Amino acid sequence: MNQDALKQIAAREAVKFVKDDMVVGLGTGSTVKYMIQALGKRLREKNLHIVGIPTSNRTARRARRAGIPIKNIDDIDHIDLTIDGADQVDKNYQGIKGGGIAHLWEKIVAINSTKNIWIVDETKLTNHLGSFPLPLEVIPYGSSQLFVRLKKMGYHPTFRMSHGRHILTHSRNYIIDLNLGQIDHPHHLSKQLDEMTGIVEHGLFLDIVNTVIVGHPDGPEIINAR
Ligand SMILES: O=C[C@H](O)[C@H](O)[C@H](O)COP(=O)(O)O
Repeated sequence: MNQDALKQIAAREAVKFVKDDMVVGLGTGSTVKYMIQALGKRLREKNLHIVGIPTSNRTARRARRAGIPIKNIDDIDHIDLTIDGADQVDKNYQGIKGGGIAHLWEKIVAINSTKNIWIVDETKLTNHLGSFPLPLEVIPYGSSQLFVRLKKMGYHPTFRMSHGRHILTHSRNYIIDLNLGQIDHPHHLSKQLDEMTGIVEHGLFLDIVNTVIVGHPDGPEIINAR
């Protein structure tokens, strides 16, 4: 079974957690794309009324197309549940996100949500984080100096580029990916990156997810992480 089919298995299971009147954070990415389609269908079939809080312009467009009413995060007073994808999830249910450059908005929505669900295909599960590059959203001003510092620290940084130009995030910042191989101490690294001037947000999502839904060929697995 291909990865897309596994993503759909996880995505379809996740929307069952959405109930009437909820405010629902909508993550970003290819797995979330399937979730949004399934959620639109569920709202129509069950006549549910919810409000979606998108974590990217891409997601906002997809939600509108699927018939999901959306609001801006600053126009609501709480988020009941957020459903998002992840790039890697380790055995302690810590994750890397931001492969699709959305991790800043995603983290803002996640930390303001009562409950967070991640939907992943089984290939995203790993013993240790780090084989997937860790994205940093950085302020353009001084980013080359920051890059040199990260290089000296042995973090093997690369700017995320497209056609010779910096990729810009929703907040018009740059992305630096750290090619770390294996992250032995995610909390230590998270704290270190939090303290570095010029880094707006990194893609380590620690102690955030409550439920991980994994797409396997024989069906979804629901894991209570915390
Ligand atoms: O920036 C993107 C997000 O963090 C995504 O949730 C993550 O990259 C997973 O995306 P996908 O479902 O496309 O693998």
